[in-house]
Amino acid sequence: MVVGWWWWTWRGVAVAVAAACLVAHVAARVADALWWRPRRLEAHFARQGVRGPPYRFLVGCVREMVALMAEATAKPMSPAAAHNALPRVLAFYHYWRKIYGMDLDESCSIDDCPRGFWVSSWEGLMAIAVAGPTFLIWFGPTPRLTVAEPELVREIFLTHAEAFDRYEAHPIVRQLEGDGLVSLHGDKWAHHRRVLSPGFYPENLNRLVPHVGRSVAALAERWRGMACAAGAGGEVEVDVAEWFQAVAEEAITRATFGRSYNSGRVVFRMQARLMAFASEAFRKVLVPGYRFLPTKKNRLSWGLDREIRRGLVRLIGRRSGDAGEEDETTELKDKDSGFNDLLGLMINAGVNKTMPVEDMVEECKTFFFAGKQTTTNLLTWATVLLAMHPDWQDRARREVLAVCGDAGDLPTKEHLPKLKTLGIILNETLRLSPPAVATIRRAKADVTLGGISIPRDTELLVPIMAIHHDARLWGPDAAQFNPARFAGGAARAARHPLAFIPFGLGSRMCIGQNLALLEAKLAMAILLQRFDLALSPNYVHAPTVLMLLYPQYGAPLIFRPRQSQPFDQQH
Ligand code: HEM
Repeated sequence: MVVGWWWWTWRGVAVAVAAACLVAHVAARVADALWWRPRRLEAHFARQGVRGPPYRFLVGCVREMVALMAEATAKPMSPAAAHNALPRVLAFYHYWRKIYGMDLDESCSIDDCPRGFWVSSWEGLMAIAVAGPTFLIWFGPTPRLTVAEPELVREIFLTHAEAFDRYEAHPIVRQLEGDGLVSLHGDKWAHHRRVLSPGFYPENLNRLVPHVGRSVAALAERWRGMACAAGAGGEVEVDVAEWFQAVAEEAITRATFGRSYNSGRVVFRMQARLMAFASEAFRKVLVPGYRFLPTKKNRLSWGLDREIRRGLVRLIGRRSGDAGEEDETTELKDKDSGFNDLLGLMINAGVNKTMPVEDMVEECKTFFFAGKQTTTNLLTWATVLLAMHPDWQDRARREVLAVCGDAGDLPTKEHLPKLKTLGIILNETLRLSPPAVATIRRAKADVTLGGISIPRDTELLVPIMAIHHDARLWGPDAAQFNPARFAGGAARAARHPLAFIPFGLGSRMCIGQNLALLEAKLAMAILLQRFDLALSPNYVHAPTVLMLLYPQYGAPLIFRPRQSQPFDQQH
C-alpha cells in the first residue's frame, strides 16, 4: 500500500504532540518537585507557626548557609579561650534560631506571638509551646526541620523511633563509611548489630587496655625524647590533632582485627589515605558527578578502594578458611585468647551463612570510618581543655597519680573505673565539643511531632551541640567548662536527662562508645602521669565542622615532661 504524504505529516504531528506532552509532563513534575512542593510545604509549616529562611529555587537556603558558615569561620573565637563555639560551628543554626526559633516565653499569648509570627490557630500556638526552638530550613528542595527540644528528641529516638529513618549520607561519605551498621536498615541492621555488640562489651574491650596503653606510652616516650633533645627544662610542641590519630587508629585496628593486627593495619593505612583524599574532595568539589571523572586523584582513590577490598577479602579468607592459619601476630591470641575481635565475630556468623564476605568488608570500613576520627577529636578537645584549665588538669593528675601510680606504671583495666575526675572531664568535653555536632533523621511517613504535623520525607536536624550549649537546659554557666556538673551522673547534669547525647540515643546509639571512652581515659591518664600540658602560643582557638568538630588551625600544645626516666627503662 502506498502511504500518502498526509499520513507522514499526521504521524509527525502526533509524535511531536506526544513528545511535547512528555516534555510538559516532565517539566511539570520537575517544577513541582523544585518549586511548588517546597512552597506548599512552606505554607503547611507556616500555618502551624513553623517558619524559616525562604526557599529558593533548587538551592533552598544552602547558599545562605554556606555564606554564614564562611563568615563565622573567617575569624577565630573571641575572647580567645571562650567555649561558646556554637555561633562559629553551627553558624546558620545559631543565626536563624534567633530569627525564626519558636521559643515561647510563659507570658506570651496569641496576640503577642514571638517576633511577630503569624499563627493561624490555638493548635499552632500550642505546637510552639511544645516544640521550642524549631524552625524550617531547606537543603536544596528537601525540607529540614530543626529539633532541639529534649522531649521531641525523645520522641524521635525512643518513643516513636519506628517513624524515623537514618539519613542517607553524601555519596562521597557513603563510599568511605561503607555499607555497614551506620547506613544499614531493618532486619539486616538488627542482625549485624546483634553479631557485633559482644565485641564492644566492657569485659571484652578491657583486654585491649595493655595494647592501647603501650601504644600511648610509646608516643609519650617519643615526645619526651623530643623535649629532652631541646635541652634543659625542655619541652615539645605537638599538634595533638595529628598525633592522636595514631592512638585511635591503633585501638580500632586492634578491636577490629585482633590477632590479625598486622594485616589489618596495612588495610587500614590504605583506608586512612582514602579518607584523606575524600576529605579533600569534600572540601573542594561540589560539582555533581565529579567523583566519577577519571582525574588523577579519583583514579588513585578507586585503586585504593580496590586494594582495600582485596586486602580484606584475603584476610577474611585466611581467617575463615582453615583454623591452621593464625596470621602473623600471636600477641592477642596468646595472652588474651578470650578476646572477641569484630572480624572474628563476623566470621563466626558467616560460618552459619548469616554474613557474607562482602558484608564483612563493608563493616570493617565502617568501623574505621566511624571509630577513628571521632575518638581522635575527643582526645584532642579533652587535651586542649585541660591545657586551658590548669586547675582541672592538676585535679585530674592528682587522681591519676593516686590511683595508677606514676609514669613507671601503665594504668590497668582495674584503675580506669576509679578515675572519676577524668570521667567527668571527658563528659564535659563531649558536652562542649561533641565530635558529632548534629544528626539527621527522615520521616518515613506523615507523623505528628510535638503537635506539629510533619509530612513524609521531611528531614529532622537534631543539633546535638546546640542542645549541649542551651542555657535553658544547662543553666547560666552553659558556656563555661565546669566538669563538676557531671558529678551526680550524666542523666542529672542538666535540667533534662536527655540534654546530653554525644553518642546519640536509642537503638541506633553509638556502638563504639565504650571503646572511645576507654581509649580516651587511658590515653589521658598516661599523658597526665608524664607531662604538664599548656597551650602553645601558636594555638588559635577555632572549633569548626567538616563532618566532625575539629580545630580549624590544628591543636599545637606544649608538653613538659614530669619524669626524667624514659619509658623503655622502666620495663
Ligand atoms: C568520641 C567518639 C565517638 C562519638 C562522639 C560517636 C558518636 C556517634 C553518634 C552520635 C552516633 C549516632 C548517630 C545517629 O544516631 O545518627 C554514632 C553511631 C555509631 N558509631 Fe560512634 N561515636 C564515637 C566513637 C565510635 C567508635 C570508636 C566506633 C567504633 C567502631 C563507633 C562506631 C559507630 C557505629 C558503627 C555507629 C552506628 C550504630 C548503628 O547505627 O547501629 N563510634 N556514633
